[in-house]
Amino acid sequence: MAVVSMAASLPTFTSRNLNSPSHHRWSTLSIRASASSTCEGVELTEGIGNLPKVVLTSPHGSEAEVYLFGGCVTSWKIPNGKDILFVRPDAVFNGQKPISGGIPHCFPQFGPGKIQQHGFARNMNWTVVDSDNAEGKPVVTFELKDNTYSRSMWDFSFQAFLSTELVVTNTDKKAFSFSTALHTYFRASITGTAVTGLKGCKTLNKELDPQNPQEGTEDRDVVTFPGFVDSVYLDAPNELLLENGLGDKVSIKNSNWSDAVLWNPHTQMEACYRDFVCVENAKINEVQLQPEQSWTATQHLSIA
Ligand SMILES: O=P(O)(O)OC[C@H]1O[C@@H](O)[C@H](O)[C@@H](O)[C@@H]1O
Repeated sequence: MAVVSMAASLPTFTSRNLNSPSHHRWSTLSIRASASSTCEGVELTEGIGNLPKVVLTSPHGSEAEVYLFGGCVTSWKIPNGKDILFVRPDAVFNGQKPISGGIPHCFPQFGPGKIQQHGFARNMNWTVVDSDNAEGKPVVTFELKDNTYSRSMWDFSFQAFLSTELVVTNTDKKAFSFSTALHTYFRASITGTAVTGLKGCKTLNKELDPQNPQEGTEDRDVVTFPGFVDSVYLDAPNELLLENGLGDKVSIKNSNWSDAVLWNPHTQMEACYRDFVCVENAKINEVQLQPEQSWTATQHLSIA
């Protein structure tokens, strides 16, 4: 049996730093017979395309929503009502194709690679298995179990949790390896968008040939997006700063997401490229897990 699970917590998205998380309460709402009971501030409801989603609200005015399909965080509204995340206008909510936007979970492969680009966790239904409100800090946990679909591509048993903390556990009897990413889409005005913190990183530039990226080194203090950008940054620092061109500075902190990816498709997506940027936390070089071993990585977004 394979299990992927994740825990999403609104304080993770709103805390100013890791040591002083905002405290939020969840509102209880039991929705469907199949749903686990949830805490105050956690509402399981129907989203676009009748797909189930969890809405997290805090008394301080922030709100996040997570679709069970793909465990995709599609919205994070800060108290002034601005949504910091972006969902592409061509995103489909039909339970067939991955949702293009928000924070999708790429697992067990970031890609390109042997199986479908970005793995299968983006296009499977996750389940709400738990919610908690310890000391005012609400957490909701989602789980994904293997089925014949995942087994047909990747014949392993595993477990993962997201908070946005992703915990992958090998529950199989044989070792496996994987790569993974949080393929986060941020709302942006691309001409004013800048990412700081990547100077000195080794880069794998996928612009010319995604299958054979060009190796290089980032020499800029501030990366901007005047054209097509698709690059992996190896051994990235545990904090990046995104200025989204809309007046917001987003701090992207992480632990154990060793790498980063910047992507903007430029005119390949004429309809929307001006409105978003992907700044992704990634683990590009494969992690190997022996049976019963786990791997954990966390992402903390806050307005700087
Ligand atoms: O799968 P999506 O959401 O359409 O995103 C595709 C893009 O995802 C990025 O993470 C990759 O670096 C790009 O190479 C790729 O084109």
